Amino acid sequence: MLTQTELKQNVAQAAVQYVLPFLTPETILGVGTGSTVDIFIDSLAPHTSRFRGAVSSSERSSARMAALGIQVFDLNDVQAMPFYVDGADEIDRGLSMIKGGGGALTREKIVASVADQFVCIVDESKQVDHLGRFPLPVEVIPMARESVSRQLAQLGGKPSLRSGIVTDNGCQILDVSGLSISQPAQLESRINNIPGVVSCGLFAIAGADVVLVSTQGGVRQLKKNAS
Ligand SMILES: O=C[C@H](O)[C@H](O)[C@H](O)COP(=O)(O)O
Repeated sequence: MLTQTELKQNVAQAAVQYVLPFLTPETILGVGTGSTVDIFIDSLAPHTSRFRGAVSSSERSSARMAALGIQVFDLNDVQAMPFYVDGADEIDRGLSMIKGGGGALTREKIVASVADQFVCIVDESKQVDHLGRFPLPVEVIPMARESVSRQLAQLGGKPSLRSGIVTDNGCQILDVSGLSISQPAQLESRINNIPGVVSCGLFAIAGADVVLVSTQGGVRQLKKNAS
């Protein structure tokens, strides 16, 4: 029986093998945030001669990449990326995700929007039939914390301030439990439109293009619209 760490190691290595054939000395990769991505960064580091560098979705990943010799670029200096590789807290069959357990959701959504392909790397515990058991992270401008909370409550959610956390953008996170997420893209749009919301952790309007799922039987690859 593989442990969750071993499952993460397997999917991180599979992601490296997935991107490796496409890398050129000019390639810049998009790199996400989290414990699975940490292992992906470690697995990517021996291949630094095969690509130019990466754009990161967090100070945490930037520091890890810099320490391992991966050149980190500012997104403003990059026009295209073939891949954005990141984990997820939940992913459904339509490849919509909940992200932001590590608080990096806004930068993740920004960097992912520039990449051609979102490659989601998860272990099988993250696969769900319906999103929403994992509380939905919503990044908010601090002065709007209470007004946004009231509007989220009107949507049926129970917002809870993530204590002791200031995001890389100087904002706060509300973790919203109890939401019924039957239409993820519509809910994403609705929450994004609440004044004071920086972004919400639903990645459904633009979900993953490919998901690599680490299981006890190996790493499986699922593609958007493949079934
Ligand atoms: O903000 C964090 C990200 O959305 C992560 O991708 C997500 O929380 C999954 O992280 P982990 O790989 O540690 O489960």
